[in-house]
Amino acid sequence: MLTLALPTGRSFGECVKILECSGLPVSGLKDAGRSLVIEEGAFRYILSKPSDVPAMVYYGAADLALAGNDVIEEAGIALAELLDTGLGRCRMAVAGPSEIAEKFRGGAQRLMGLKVATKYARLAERTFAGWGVQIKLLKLNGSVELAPALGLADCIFDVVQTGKTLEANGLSVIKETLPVSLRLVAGVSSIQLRWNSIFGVVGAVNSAVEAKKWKQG
Ligand SMILES: Nc1ncnc2c1ncn2[C@@H]1O[C@H](COP(=O)(O)OP(=O)(O)OP(=O)(O)O)[C@@H](O)[C@H]1O
Ligand SMILES: O=P(O)(O)OC[C@H]1O[C@H](OP(=O)(O)OP(=O)(O)O)[C@H](O)[C@@H]1O
Repeated sequence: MLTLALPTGRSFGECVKILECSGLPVSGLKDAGRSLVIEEGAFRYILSKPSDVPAMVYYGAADLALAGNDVIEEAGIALAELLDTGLGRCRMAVAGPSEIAEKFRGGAQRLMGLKVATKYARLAERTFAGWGVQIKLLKLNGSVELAPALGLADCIFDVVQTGKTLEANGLSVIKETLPVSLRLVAGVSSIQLRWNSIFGVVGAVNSAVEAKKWKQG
């Protein structure tokens, strides 16, 4: 039996779509209720909080997972990325009010000590450090768009898809930093122990990705 970790929340529906289009059994997933472990045919699915999915694979609780590369990078965990599904597309970006956007145009010197609110502490520090900017980090667990309006931060570092949340909160994208999509990943030991089964899943998902099957349904 192969164990796949899947993120709950807004990515879950996309994951079910990917698996269904790849020919994996998903009826139990569609009817999961409050269950967090679902067994169907040759598969066991673990439904995990998105930010915990990389750890499920790294520590061997799951052989494979679907996860956004944002949470994978934030986890700072080495996993084998087998496939980019291209679904769940969004991007990481710095966003803020117009006066902060203006500061960014002035170069790194003017950004020293910038207060940045984010759920992605590791990625934010790494991104700003790459620009030569040391930041003051405010780690939040959601609704980060609140922070500039409340005077808690100068800007945010977060996921943007349609941009509607930013717009509704008087913020706009200042700099896009990382394209994000759902990736199929595996743990190194699972690859060694269960390569044949994993290879079958990768092939099935790859065929679905190439045929863009979810666009037909
Ligand atoms: N607006 C969005 N559009 C597409 N994908 C998104 C969007 N926001 C978040 N995601 C993706 O969803 C995944 C998890 O996001 P997030 O941490 O916000 O969890 P969630 O879906 O809100 O679930 P939970 O409430 O359990 O934390 C990430 O991989 C992220 O890329
Ligand atoms: O560009 P948009 O299409 O508006 O999407 C972006 C929003 O989606 C995510 O939040 P989510 O809904 O996961 O809630 P959260 O703020 O509690 O994480 C993200 O953190 C943004 O707030």
